[in-house]
Amino acid sequence: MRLPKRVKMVEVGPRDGLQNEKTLIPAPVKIALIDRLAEAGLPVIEATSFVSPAWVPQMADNAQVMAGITRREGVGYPVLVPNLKGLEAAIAAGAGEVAVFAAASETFSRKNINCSIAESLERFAAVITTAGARGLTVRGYVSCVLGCPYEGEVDFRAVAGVAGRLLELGCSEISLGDTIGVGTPGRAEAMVDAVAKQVPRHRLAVHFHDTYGQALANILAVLERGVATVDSSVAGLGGCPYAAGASGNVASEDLLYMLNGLGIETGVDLEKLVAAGNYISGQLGRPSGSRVAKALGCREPTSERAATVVTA
Ligand SMILES: CC(C)(COP(=O)([O-])OP(=O)([O-])OC[C@H]1O[C@@H](n2cnc3c(N)ncnc32)[C@H](O)[C@@H]1OP(=O)([O-])[O-])[C@@H](O)C(=O)NCCC(=O)NCCSC(=O)C[C@@](C)(O)CC(=O)[O-]
Repeated sequence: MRLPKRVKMVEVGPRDGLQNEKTLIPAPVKIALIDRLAEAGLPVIEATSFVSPAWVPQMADNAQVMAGITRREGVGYPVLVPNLKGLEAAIAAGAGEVAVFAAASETFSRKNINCSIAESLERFAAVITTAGARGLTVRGYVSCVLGCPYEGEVDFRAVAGVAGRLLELGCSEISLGDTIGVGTPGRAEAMVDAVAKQVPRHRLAVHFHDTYGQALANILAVLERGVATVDSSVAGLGGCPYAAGASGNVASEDLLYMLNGLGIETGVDLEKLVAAGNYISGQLGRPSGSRVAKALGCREPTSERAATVVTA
């Protein structure tokens, strides 16, 4: 098994995780979450999105969130932008990195950003050029890489085509999204191999939702295929407002536990990450979606166990 020595964990909980919450979460809670995630050692935290507030009301406090976070040296705080209007607002709010988001499925593209794939790529060309001229780096997402909620199976050639075009336009990294979490390891490997014909593997990231419980298996499969950047969401938060029934991304705590077990470096502290996940789960009034957080929560601290043994 050939695995990378180090994996870059990209935390998407504050954006991808929270965007789907029906009740508006106060900006100070979002800010406290982001600061805790940075404290845990995550190198990249997708902080918010500058999209239309009519489409995603939960992200309407984007500028307030960007103004409130304590920026740590060495941590990136990218934000999602769908067009030039979003880019200008993101720059005004002090963003240094942005992400554009395309899809490999026509129907999903229309439902999510109200335009065809070709139109979206034209829009993104302008965003990427302007962002580059202003010194920002741009990540490119491709959604529905292993299936679409509206069209079902997606042709990997379509995924590779959109990914290749985003790279050509100037994206520094391409994140491949299994938006509805339907993938299985063999298909995830085949998809990465197809995309790798257009985009070098070291420029690829994966973004796997865990709807069918396959995300960790899929991640392990693609780590063996040369991918070393993985998106995840603390406490398994999330879903997509335009993909009904899709659950959150793989939980960051579960991903980190697996990477630690494989001896792969990340620079992230599991205890602090679990605490960040428990913080936001408490704020949302429900248990963490991370299996690791649940397991650790049930375990007695070692010192208490020892005391029990002594007094028994
Ligand atoms: C792209 C649009 C704006 C098109 O939406 P539209 O309605 O076609 O836009 P428009 O250009 O006709 O403008 C309509 C109104 O929106 C305003 N507007 C226009 N742009 C902005 C902006 N940036 N910020 C704030 N306001 C904006 C604009 O000013 C106007 O305001 P009005 O004149 O009516 O008052 C809309 O469809 C949209 O915002 N979509 C975003 C949806 C979204 O955020 N989805 C979730 C993220 S993607 C995802 O989750 C997948 C991913 C990335 O995680 C990977 C994976 O899992 O696969």
